[in-house]
Amino acid sequence: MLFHYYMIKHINKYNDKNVMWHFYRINREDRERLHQHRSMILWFTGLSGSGKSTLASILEEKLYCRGVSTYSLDGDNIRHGLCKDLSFNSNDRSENIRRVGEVARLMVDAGLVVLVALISPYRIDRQIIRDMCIKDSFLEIFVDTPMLICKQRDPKGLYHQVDCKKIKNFTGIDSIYERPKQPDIYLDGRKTISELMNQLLDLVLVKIFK
Ligand SMILES: Nc1ncnc2c1ncn2[C@@H]1O[C@H](COP(=O)(O)OS(=O)(=O)O)[C@@H](OP(=O)(O)O)[C@H]1O
Ligand SMILES: Nc1ncnc2c1ncn2[C@@H]1O[C@H](COP(=O)(O)OP(=O)(O)O)[C@@H](O)[C@H]1O
Repeated sequence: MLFHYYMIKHINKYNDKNVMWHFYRINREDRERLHQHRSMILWFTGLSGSGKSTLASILEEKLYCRGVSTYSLDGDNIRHGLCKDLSFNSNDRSENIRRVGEVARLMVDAGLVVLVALISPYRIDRQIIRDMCIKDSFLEIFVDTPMLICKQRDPKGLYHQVDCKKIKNFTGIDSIYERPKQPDIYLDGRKTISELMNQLLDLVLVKIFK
């Protein structure tokens, strides 16, 4: 009860609209018990073409087959709806990450393992999401693929368009990508997909079923 009162005071201190937080009877821990695994964000970051979506999608399938309740939030897809008003300038990229981070946090509260695949180029934006999550419920997964390889893959022809000067502000070319200094999981994007999956799956399963 005291904790409840403290939380209301604490939250209201930061609320400028006189809106009070309402605590519900069922919380994240209850939902985690129901799902029989921990809920968390698996945040894939890396250049365009580094392999974020591919790895997130295969990982999600493997988790699903093991009975894990998942959802994926992919930059390309989210920019068709929730973030379709946003461009690729730095403010809009930060807003994109903020929105996706908030949605992912709600999904974690709902008891899910949320796979996020966003370039998320700025360290500060990724740190803000980490800070708003409870301990151990945010894993930053850095897909470190050299630009040259990303350019060779170029599955959507975007790097080609950059070369033709048809796209500006492209990450890693004329828009900055800040490499994670201490990612929770480091993936060397030069390895094969199956090598990376072997590395990734074991690490993630340990966290989810801890
Ligand atoms: N200028 C520019 N820079 C980078 N990427 C671009 C750009 N324009 C379009 N695209 C396509 O948008 C996808 C990246 O969207 P994100 O929401 O992940 O970007 S960000 O996190 O807001 O930086 C990215 O998807 P991925 O290739 O899957 O990373 C591209 O397909
Ligand atoms: N480790 C890898 N080795 C070889 N090809 C890969 C690897 N990871 C991804 N790819 C391929 O590279 C391309 C870009 O991958 P994608 O997952 O779309 O990257 P991102 O989501 O980071 O833009 C796809 O055609 C995918 O099949």
